[in-house]
Amino acid sequence: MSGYQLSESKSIAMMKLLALCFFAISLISIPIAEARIRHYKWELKYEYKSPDCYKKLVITINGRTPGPTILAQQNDTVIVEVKNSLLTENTAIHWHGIRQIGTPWFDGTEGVTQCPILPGDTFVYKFVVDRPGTYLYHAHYGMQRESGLYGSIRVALPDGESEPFAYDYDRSIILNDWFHKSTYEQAAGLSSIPFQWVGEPQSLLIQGKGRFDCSAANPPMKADVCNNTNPECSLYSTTVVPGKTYRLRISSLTALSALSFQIEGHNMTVVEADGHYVEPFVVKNLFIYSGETYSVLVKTDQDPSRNYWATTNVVSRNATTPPGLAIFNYYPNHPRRSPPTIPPSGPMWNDIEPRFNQSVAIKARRGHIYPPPATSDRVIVLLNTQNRVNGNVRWSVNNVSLNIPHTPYLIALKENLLRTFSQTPPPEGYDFKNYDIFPVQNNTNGTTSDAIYRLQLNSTVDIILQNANTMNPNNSETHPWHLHGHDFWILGYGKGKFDPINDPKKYNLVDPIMKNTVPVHPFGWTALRFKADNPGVWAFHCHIESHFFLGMGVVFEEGIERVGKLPSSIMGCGQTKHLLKP
Ligand SMILES: O=C1O[C@H]([C@@H](O)CO)C(O)=C1O
Repeated sequence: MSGYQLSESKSIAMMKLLALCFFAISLISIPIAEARIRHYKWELKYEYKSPDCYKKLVITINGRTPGPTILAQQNDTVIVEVKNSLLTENTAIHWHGIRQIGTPWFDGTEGVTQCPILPGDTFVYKFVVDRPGTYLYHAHYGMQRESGLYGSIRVALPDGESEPFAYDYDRSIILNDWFHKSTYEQAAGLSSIPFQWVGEPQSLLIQGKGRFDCSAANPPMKADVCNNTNPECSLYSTTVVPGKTYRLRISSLTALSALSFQIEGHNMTVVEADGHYVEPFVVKNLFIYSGETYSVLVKTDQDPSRNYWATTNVVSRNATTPPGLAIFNYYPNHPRRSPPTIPPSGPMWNDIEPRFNQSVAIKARRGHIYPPPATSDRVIVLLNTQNRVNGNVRWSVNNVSLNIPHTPYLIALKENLLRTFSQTPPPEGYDFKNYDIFPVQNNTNGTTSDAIYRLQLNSTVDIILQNANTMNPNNSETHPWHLHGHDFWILGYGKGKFDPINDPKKYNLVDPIMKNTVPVHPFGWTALRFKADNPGVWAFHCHIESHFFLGMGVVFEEGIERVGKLPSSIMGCGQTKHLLKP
């Protein structure tokens, strides 16, 4: 008998011991963290739908917009097979808030991390959801998101772990604005001379439902185009049981609008922002910007004999858009029964103060604080402006408007196709001494570039977003900036021009919240810090569809040499064609 073989009696004894161990473990029922695979098969199509009673072509996922909610647990692997059946349009899907650690090629950002998915093709995304929280997915190809290609991702804690707050029920609600013109018509207008602005949205949607008043349309619309009795556009209604606590995961994927959300007669306690626990605070109106997600706790403690309005209102722009309406339905009232009141009006659109105050109020929750590094290795100041470039209206940072090249950066950098984009680094700041952020500039002209910022792997980077006047007098807009591949600490917000000597002294280094999307308020600044610790190439851009389309973004590269072998599925466009072996 060799020394490696066990005698029969010994092996039986071992088996008995093993069985006993398993039995003991099952008795004490320690949860064994088991990461699962969540497999989704999606087909994207253009279909006629009437989300706000007006019939138009929208992009559906398996027949629906918003698409299905991805439900997963921390550390699960999500696999989404996307079949592009859009007939004549490319696509790509971004997993908003998922950092794609180790899989930068599945970030879904066309032109940055992948080639577009061609009509008729199926693309398989595969990534790990490594943190619990509320996230989103949406198209990241041109301005396609606003055609309706979006949905929620909800990542639960592993079995046996619990949140630092209690609730009875959990709901996801996506807020949106809605335009009747097609995405394509809008994009063509924005690229035209003279400039054709998209204007204000025709309606606001709550979980994919809204209400455009067909009778007010001028010229009048026929009933097969716009019909307010169409059941497809009956308002979203969410049924609640009196005396309970609801966790509402409120997120915004508006194309343009900043929103205020409220539930008539109910306070909301903010407990999560972009997947991070917030030191709880109470609001009546929740201000929310495109790309942000929040969890709020709502107690159903009001008169249970009636329903209540849930409303959204546009803030920060002087919009003509009517409020978004939904019904907060107290069981057992009928879910479609209109509340007996007129919907509450929203805050003043141009009152920056409460919005600024909410931003400042969001801090990391005690016991869940990840303090930032005390200092940074590099400070990049990004001046946000509207410019004219060769007769086109564009948005720029430091007077440079981003043009995304046809060869995605990730592939170009990894495969040494460096001639596909400019190697002249973009500016680290703007003419601080001479640039006045308050008036319209005498010379608003800017330039375009496809250059990117290359960051030292594992370095700490500060970003100062500096807002300014647009090309219209006395006008500065709110821009929600979204960073791919990372979360950042929000070190501070300020009014006016950022002072590089004194303002950093006021940074919150104690309990800053981490987020992936943050507003820069009109004529203000926002200071962020992040660690460039995720090898890949990552977009950082204004989440307003038309602004990013018009160049309002930058791209960061870090640790490209640490990126693993790229899957060939992301290739096939621009100079990557020759990389595909027959
Ligand atoms: O990019 C934009 O253009 C318009 C306006 O500035 C020009 O009509 C607007 O409100 C934007 O946000």
